[in-house]
Amino acid sequence: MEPIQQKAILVGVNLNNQPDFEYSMEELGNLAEACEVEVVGQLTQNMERVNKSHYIGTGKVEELGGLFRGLEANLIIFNDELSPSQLRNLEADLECKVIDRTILILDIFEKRAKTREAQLQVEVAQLQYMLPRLVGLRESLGRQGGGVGMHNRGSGETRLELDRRRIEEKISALNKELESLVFQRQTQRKQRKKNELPVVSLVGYTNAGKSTIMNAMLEAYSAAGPTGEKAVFEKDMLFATLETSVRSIQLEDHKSFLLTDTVGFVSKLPHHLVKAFRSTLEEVSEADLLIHVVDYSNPKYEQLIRITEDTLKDIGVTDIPTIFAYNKCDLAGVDIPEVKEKSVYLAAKPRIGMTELVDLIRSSVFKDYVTCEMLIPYDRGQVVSYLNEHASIHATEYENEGTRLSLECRLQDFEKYREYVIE
Ligand SMILES: Nc1nc2c(ncn2[C@@H]2O[C@H](COP(=O)(O)OP(=O)(O)OP(=O)(O)O)[C@@H](O)[C@H]2O)c(=O)[nH]1
Repeated sequence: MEPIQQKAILVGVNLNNQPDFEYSMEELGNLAEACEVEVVGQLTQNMERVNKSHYIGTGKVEELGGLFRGLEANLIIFNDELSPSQLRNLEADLECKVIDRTILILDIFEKRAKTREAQLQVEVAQLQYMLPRLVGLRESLGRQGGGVGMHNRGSGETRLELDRRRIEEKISALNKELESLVFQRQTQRKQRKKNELPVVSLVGYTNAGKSTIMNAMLEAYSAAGPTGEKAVFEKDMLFATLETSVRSIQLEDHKSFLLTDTVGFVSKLPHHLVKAFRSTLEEVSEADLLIHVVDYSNPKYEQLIRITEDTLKDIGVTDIPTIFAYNKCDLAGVDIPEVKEKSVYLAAKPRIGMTELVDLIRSSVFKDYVTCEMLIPYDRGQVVSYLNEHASIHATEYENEGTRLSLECRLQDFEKYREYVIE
């Protein structure tokens, strides 16, 4: 049987004239599209306070009903998370299926989750969202069939049969499994910290081009050679990346850093989801430098920057030095590459401006490098090999007492081999 095409009306409340309201409605449309829902209409209301029972005013509920019937829609999507009773009241009065922004995002995340950790994180967030809404969901399912939302899938339906206690037990079991995966990742992270390589994290609004920048860097500077490290997934869709990938980058002069790519942001990222993804997002909070990737071809790019900055604040990431990478400039009609203080204008897909980006990273994360000369006795050949691998060697001479290196190295290597330094 052909699946029923979902036709939705978007509903938004602009509370106290929010500057980003219009964009958040546009974004809701994109989220709906990502769930293969066709948007057929939109209704908005300016309010100072939301209506407790129906979220929108009673007159607007009537207007919405008229619009819904007139446009032959079969779904209503609210731009904010609704309370369980608001969902119930709206569905009862409008006699149709009502969902909110949260469930839409959870649905996309469910589709995109590839690793076990991401799948568990999404499932925990879904169950936590579902818990207080069990009664409403059951009623709504009794009335409607098919459509968007986890609770309409096969596995979702069986989940609905579980009572509150069993759901709670399930959440705690999933959290336990998650904890052990998180523990493994934290151990890996500690191990990486021991190597003391600086960590550079790509952050930004979903679809800005973070994965493309990572792949461009890997191509040019992968520590394992041009094809050594696995490319990350890049695609023109919202939330293509839900997991954190870490790759090591080694520049020509042997300076190395770790580059991480993580989940993209969107406005009003559901609270349960942020909580569930906290461990993934932790990677960002421990970075030495952030590269905030911006889709410069989007006319609303300033709003997207604000959304990303707000989300970073929400997850407790403040005070990390940041470089702005204004990406997709090939579509924006500006001259590239161009560098302005802590920003670079580039196009990662056609690989324009990558060197300029790397130079900015270099000047930010490799501040504690020391230029010096060392004289290393011939019986300490392993020190020479180590420095050849980890430092930038400017000149090598073989003298009677040993190998004389003129080099630039990390401060800790300078301290470690201080006895060989020629003042
Ligand atoms: N024209 C153009 N397209 C680009 C550029 N950089 C990235 N893209 C395209 O933009 C889309 C999204 O790129 P990704 O690298 O997957 O974006 P992302 O920020 O990792 O996305 P999420 O995983 O959703 O957070 C892909 O189709 C890329 O090919 C660019 O410089 N120019």
